[in-house]
Amino acid sequence: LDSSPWWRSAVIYQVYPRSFADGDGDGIGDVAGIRSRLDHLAALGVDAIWFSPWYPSPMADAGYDVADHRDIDPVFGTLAEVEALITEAHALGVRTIVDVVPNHCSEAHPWFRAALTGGPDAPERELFWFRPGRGPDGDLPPTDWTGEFGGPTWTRTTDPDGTPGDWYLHLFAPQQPDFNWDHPQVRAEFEDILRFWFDRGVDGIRIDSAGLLVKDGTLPEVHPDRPHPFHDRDGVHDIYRAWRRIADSYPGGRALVGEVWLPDRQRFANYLRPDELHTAFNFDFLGCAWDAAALRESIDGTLGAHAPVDAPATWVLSNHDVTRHVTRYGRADTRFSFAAKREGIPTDLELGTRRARAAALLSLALPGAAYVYQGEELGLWEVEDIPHALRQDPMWERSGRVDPGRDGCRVPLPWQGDAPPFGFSPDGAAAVPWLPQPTDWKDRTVRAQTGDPHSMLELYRAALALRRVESALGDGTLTWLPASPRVLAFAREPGFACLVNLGAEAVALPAYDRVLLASGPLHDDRLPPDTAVWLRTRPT
Ligand SMILES: O=C(CO[C@H]1O[C@H](CO)[C@@H](O)[C@H](O)[C@H]1O)[C@@H](O)[C@H](O)[C@H](O)CO
Repeated sequence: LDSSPWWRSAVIYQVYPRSFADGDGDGIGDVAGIRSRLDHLAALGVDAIWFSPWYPSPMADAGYDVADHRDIDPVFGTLAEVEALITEAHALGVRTIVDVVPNHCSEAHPWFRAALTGGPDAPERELFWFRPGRGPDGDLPPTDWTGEFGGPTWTRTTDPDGTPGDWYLHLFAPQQPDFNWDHPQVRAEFEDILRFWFDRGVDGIRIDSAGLLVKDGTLPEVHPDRPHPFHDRDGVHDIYRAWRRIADSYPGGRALVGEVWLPDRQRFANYLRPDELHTAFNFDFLGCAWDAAALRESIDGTLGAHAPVDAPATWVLSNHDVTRHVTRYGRADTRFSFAAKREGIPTDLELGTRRARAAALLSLALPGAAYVYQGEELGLWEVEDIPHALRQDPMWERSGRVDPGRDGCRVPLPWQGDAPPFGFSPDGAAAVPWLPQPTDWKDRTVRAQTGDPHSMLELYRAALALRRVESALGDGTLTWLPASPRVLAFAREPGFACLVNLGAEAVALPAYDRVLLASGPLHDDRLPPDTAVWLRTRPT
């Protein structure tokens, strides 16, 4: 593998602690569970693990409502356990990335508690966005902004004397008040949080909702012809330049990974300038249809925007916020957007699985780093029949029960056995998994797939093993090869080519030395529909 920094070529596995593995038998995943299953990640061949939040939290948004960034919620374990996990991962040659949530905190955060209980003059209110309402009695919110989960972005408080008070801002749920990033204490606090985790040896920080931190303090309404009052404001870049200096002050180069939902590729690339973030999730590719022309445009657009800032692209197919791609790719409309999420959209899981296998080889052959969301390596599909009573994601209620929420991609993993809890919890554990696992996941368990040459798991293992020895893979450039319009064909030097047939007819393979890996059976040197292949094009 080339000598460039790890984060330019890494395959990063996302662990969603609540749903990875349950060590203490309470039906909820935890750090002990993760430690007990590190061998799975080492055998898979990942280079790093990103851990979604595990901090003390009332879990109004599954932990993305953080009350304390310097500790671990007891439901997940202890700080000492996390430090041991970091050491154990490093011993396996696997780096670690923790999630930091700077845009907002939990309503249980001590600063916010003080701001609420301290009344209108509480100094802590400067650390948030408290504002009087509009209208004669102030009973209209300060703005008519719509939140990221839908719904209004302001909630009115009640003053200690019981009278209606000011409103506070929350771009997500009311339990997630937004910090005021114009305040130096907020900036100092998060710079110290970065040092807290870098001092404990983590190799990277994933930055939640990275484009939302800075607001237009004049609180204008959203207007198409004016800069957005809280999306992608220029002021965020000062913050990330300061964070980059901190990251670069640590030996071995620690990486900053941005979660930036921003369709404008040029403005997206601003976050990746050499003195800012190292990488950012490529949601352009994630949301793209399973269509050769659309994917080609997305890939070219992404690489084109990243080159001027010399940042590696990242390739993401799924995460804990989006419908699993096995399900998306089996639908008539294979694109992903939050706005289009609905209950009961039909999907062909066999087709979705075949395409997901091909997408795995595509994303792992493209130049840059790649992400694997837990369960993706098992070919898990979205669980779309979770009983309403069990749903926990705030997006379900805040969307007026239109958006089914994100619980469906967060169902606890199936490790072994023929029935739930499929080894997610220790044998004999009293509690059931916090979300119901489909019984027909019995063929998708880690154990059922291990050693099966046709399984998704063995496909990922083979692809990641090849990626480790193939100098052509990882960071670098690609060259498109001539191919029919519904085929993606590109070369990565030296002597490597990847072809993906997104058409309905089998296509002939170009001249090649040998097949390195294919996502499905090849017929007489023809690549069937929805199948990908990695070729050695000339002897090395
Ligand atoms: O940008 C985020 C933030 O997601 C992050 O932030 C959210 C709040 O912390 C949290 O719920 C998510 O799990 C975390 O990944 C999307 O969920 C966004 O709201 C969506 O694009 C709707 O437009």
